[in-house]
Amino acid sequence: MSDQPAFPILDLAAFARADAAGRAAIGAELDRTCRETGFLAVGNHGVPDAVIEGLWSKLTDFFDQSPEVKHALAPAPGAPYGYLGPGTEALARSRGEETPPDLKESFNGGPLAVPPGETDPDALAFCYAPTPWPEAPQGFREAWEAYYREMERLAARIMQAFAVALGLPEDHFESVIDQPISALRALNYPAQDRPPETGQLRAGAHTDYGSLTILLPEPGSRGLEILTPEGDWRAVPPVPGAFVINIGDLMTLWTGGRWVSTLHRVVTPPEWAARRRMSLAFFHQPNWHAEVKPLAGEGGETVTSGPYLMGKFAAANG
Ligand SMILES: O=C(O)CCC(=O)C(=O)O
Ligand SMILES: [Fe+2]
Repeated sequence: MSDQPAFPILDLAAFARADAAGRAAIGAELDRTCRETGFLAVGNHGVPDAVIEGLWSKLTDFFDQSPEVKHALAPAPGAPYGYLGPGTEALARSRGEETPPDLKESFNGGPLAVPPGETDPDALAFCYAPTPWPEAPQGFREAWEAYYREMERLAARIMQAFAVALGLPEDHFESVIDQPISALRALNYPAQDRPPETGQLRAGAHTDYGSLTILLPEPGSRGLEILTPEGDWRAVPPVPGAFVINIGDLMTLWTGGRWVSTLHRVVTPPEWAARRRMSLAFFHQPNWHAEVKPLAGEGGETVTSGPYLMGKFAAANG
């Protein structure tokens, strides 16, 4: 396990101002990264600092509340949004691995609006279930929604770069990501006051489920690791001013296996055991009804975005 300095960075501003040849060159680089690890940083992303800071400041106050206050925001049965306390989720279980629960708590929220005319009962009960908003801290919902909106915009821009990286027209994915069912998750890994159980991590080894994840680890924090193609766990320290992006399982399916959805986990380096760590993870997911078929010429199964996500969630949280 080593800290590797050369973490690939996608400069979104450079991509936006490049001509066709420049975009193709950036795309080729992106394609290489997505075939190797599917993990990269995105810089010059245009998300205002004030929006990011605005949410961080609310999260500390949110997680500092009493367990009773937070547990009152537990999801309705089968619904994914709200507060999930310590002991509720083991990400490694999504891969059939029996482990103790992850050492974390989270608050989760879904799309900001239900598309007009949506009647699918599973869609309404699962990804369009209402988010139980906390009463405190004041301004939590506004800060959350502002960040969520920025993530939706950023994900759409990254999907354009992904299309170019795959040799497709920039707007290739547009019609299946115009009503995305993405979820935002704020994570708090509390300070650990006793040794973990055998096999218990802050987040067990897992792959993400969707098209792409936009992760923002708390600045300066440590613990995220990815499994390299060589089979070693490699630390991925946050890149100042950038988001960490990774491909999910659905993107692997979509690209017929060309791009990899890499296993990752959150460990507790010794100097972090006494310290909390927070992160923000935005899981981008195509429209509920989107049929995700492997791109032309590639083999593999076809899935429908919403039911696929619901199945993955049930495996980790059941
Ligand atoms: O907290 C982190 O840095 C990563 C969390 C993660 O991988 C996840 O929740 O899917
Ligand atoms: Fe993850």
